[in-house]
Amino acid sequence: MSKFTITIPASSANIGPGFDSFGLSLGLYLRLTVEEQDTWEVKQLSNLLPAFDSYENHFIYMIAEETANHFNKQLPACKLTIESSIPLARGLGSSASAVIAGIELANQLSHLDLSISEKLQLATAKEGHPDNVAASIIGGFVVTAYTENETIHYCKLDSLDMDMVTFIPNVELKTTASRNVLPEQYSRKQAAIASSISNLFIAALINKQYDLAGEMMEKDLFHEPYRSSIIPNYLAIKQKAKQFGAYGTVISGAGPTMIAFVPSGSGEQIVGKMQELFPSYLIQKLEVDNDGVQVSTNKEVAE
Ligand SMILES: Nc1ncnc2c1ncn2[C@@H]1O[C@H](COP(=O)(O)OP(=O)(O)O)[C@@H](O)[C@H]1O
Ligand SMILES: N[C@@H](CCOP(=O)(O)O)C(=O)O
Repeated sequence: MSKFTITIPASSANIGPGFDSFGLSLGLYLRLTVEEQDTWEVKQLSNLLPAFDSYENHFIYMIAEETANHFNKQLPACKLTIESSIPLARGLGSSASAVIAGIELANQLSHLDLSISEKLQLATAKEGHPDNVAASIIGGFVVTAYTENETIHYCKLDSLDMDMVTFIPNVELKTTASRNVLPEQYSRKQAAIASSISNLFIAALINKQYDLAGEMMEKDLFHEPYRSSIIPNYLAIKQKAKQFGAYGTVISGAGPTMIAFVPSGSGEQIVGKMQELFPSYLIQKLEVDNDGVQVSTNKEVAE
């Protein structure tokens, strides 16, 4: 009977103008230790994980079972020990990480031999948008293009020479609720302007013109204008972070967390100053995870 570990990073989606398209993988992790045995058993070691009554109703088990069935395979029983440092419903991709956990669990236990593209396709179908799942599967900053019923195209950017600071409030905001405030349609003029902002943001990032990237990051027209009123301290966090040197600060995913891109080496200092102003927040400099989902049979896994 084998024993292995699946580690999935958190993610921050949208990054301003890349609604449902940009994702950044961050160094908070959901980790499953899997031991094959004759019966199912699920043990959760972290208080950040949602309660469950039986293994059959556990979200990760359900995704794994569904994935194995999709390929007409049985899912062998195992003991799952689950730990997580990803807060729930904060805009850091906890649901995407759980979806990937289920898919990777089926991939390993039922020997599905899934490619990155297949995992991305399956995970997007579950999550409804590819941005978080792409970042958590692939790692780094990932740009996706998704047209329903078509293959998802993606591109991973080279490493960003910046620090990332997250501002996590002590309140939840479900992604579905935060998507409900968005308009169904945009005019051609709105779409053209919003796309041009997004295009220039990516071009500036690739050119390492981080001041320009920060400016464009904060000019999103696809989702931030509609969500700003449901995100606590939206303007205050943006303004203060800018004052302390951030390139740009945006809503992380659907919120309520916000994320700032700041000059390399200044992350800790900005955390200190912002924490004084927003004492109820968990403010952290987070590493970018460049590896995405990892399966390991030894003890060398990310902290
Ligand atoms: N590790 C997990 N195990 C089971 N369910 C999870 C896990 N992580 C997230 N979820 C489910 O996803 C929900 C949060 O998803 P969502 O509202 O999309 O927020 P986000 O993905 O931004 O954290 C949780 O309330 C829970 O139902
Ligand atoms: N593009 C999605 C991203 C949701 O991310 P999450 O981390 O809040 O689940 C959106 O903006 O709704």
